[in-house]
Amino acid sequence: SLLVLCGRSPPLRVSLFPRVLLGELEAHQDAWPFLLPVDQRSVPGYRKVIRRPMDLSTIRGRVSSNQYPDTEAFLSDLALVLDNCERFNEDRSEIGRAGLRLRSFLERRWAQLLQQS
Ligand SMILES: CO[C@H](O)CCc1ccc(O)cc1
Repeated sequence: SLLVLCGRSPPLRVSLFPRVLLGELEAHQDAWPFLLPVDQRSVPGYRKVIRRPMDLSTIRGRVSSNQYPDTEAFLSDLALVLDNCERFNEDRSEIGRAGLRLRSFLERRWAQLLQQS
């Protein structure tokens, strides 16, 4: 139908932006607290306080198996990682500061990628 003809999937390079961004986040020096799921048995209170745990390896698995229906769902999981961090950690703690720096990088880098679209 005409609607199908009007529907536009993003150009290939734009659809690769999440993979580009995720790769850079995984390699970032401030990513170390977020690379793997928090071990909830070894962190008192985590399971009770953080209702929706998320981490970069889980996001990588979802990207690799095309589980994100759109870019917004991908960005929402990234935001969840950093929102959980701010909720559980003092801003001035090692992990709290790493989370704030990684969020700053993420926001600046994503804006840069969008300028290339
Ligand atoms: C992304 O890291 C989580 O916020 C857990 C932070 C944490 C883990 C163990 C501790 O002793 C303190 C904080």
